Amino acid sequence: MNNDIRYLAPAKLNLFLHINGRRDDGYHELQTLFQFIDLADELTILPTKEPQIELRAVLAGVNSEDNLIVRAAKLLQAHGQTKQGAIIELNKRLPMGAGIGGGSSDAATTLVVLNRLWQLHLTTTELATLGCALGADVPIFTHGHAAFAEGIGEQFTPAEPECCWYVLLTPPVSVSTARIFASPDLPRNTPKFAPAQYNFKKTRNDCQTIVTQHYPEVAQALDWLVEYAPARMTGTGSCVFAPFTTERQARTVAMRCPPEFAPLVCRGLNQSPLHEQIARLGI
Ligand SMILES: C[C@@](CO)(OP(=O)(O)O)[C@H](O)COP(=O)(O)OP(=O)(O)OC[C@H]1O[C@@H](n2ccc(N)nc2=O)[C@H](O)[C@@H]1O
Ligand SMILES: Nc1ncnc2c1ncn2[C@@H]1O[C@H](COP(=O)(O)OP(=O)(O)O)[C@@H](O)[C@H]1O
Repeated sequence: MNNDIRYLAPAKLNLFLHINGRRDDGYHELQTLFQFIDLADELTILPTKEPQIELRAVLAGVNSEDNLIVRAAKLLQAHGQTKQGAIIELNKRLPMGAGIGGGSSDAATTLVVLNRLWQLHLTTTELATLGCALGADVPIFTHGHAAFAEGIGEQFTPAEPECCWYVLLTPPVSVSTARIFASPDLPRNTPKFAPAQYNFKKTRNDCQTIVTQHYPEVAQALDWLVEYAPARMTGTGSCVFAPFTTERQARTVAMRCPPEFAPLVCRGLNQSPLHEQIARLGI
């Protein structure tokens, strides 16, 4: 499959994350601002006439059947009532359990691309509904535009946050989203505000205190980065980020960073590179 198209599965940042309450099913009501960044996994997807879904990738601790790519493909296959299958190769570049949504984005790319290659003609809304059954983070990636999100993260208001440069630190720990949301000490009553009143400095990440208590590596990364710019965690961690106006400023800070925080420099994107790629390819 060497010459085939490499479909992008971009990462996201939660520019802030407030928890407003808890639903009866245990899921949390939240407000967040999603922006994509120019770091991505790559998927090669070959449609087949046979119904098997074959994933060529080995992820530590994840069985093929549990991989969100396979789960997404099978869900779409059932929903679209197709007997077509696929051979999918994954080039995993995004750290896992890092709060940048790599697994969710892999699932969304699978849904968006196979919907086209299998010619199922599901709408974006239908894809988002299927995606939400796989994970609360999947709909933003099928949606494809930066957005202010509410509900469990699937109700969107369009947003155009500044496309800053970011220094992203990737501490060597994987954080379980379920574990953080299960914590009795998680703040769950932040008042809601209107999207138009968003201001980075007046918001925060409500998961940050709990995560830094359990994962000293995340606390250390934040302590280092906050000396240079307002820094915070994305999602339930482990990654932390800080915005900069220019690439040069971001690279200067990243160059000073201790290697254990594995710094990356990336750009905020308000349009998903997957959706740009699909428009360019005309598939
Ligand atoms: C926190 C966020 C913010 O963008 O991102 P990550 O840090 O995971 O990237 C997301 O809401 C995560 O989305 P995702 O990673 O898809 O989570 P899911 O698989 O749906 O849920 C994992 C577990 O987290 C809890 N959960 C998740 C979302 C939510 N709004 N309330 C919850 O209580 C539930 O216990 C659920 O079983
Ligand atoms: N394709 C995939 N890529 C990454 N993780 C996956 C994938 N499929 C299933 N998972 C599981 O989902 C978990 C969360 O993955 P990920 O999306 O990378 O983190 P986060 O939710 O913190 O952004 C992983 O630890 C792994 O167990």
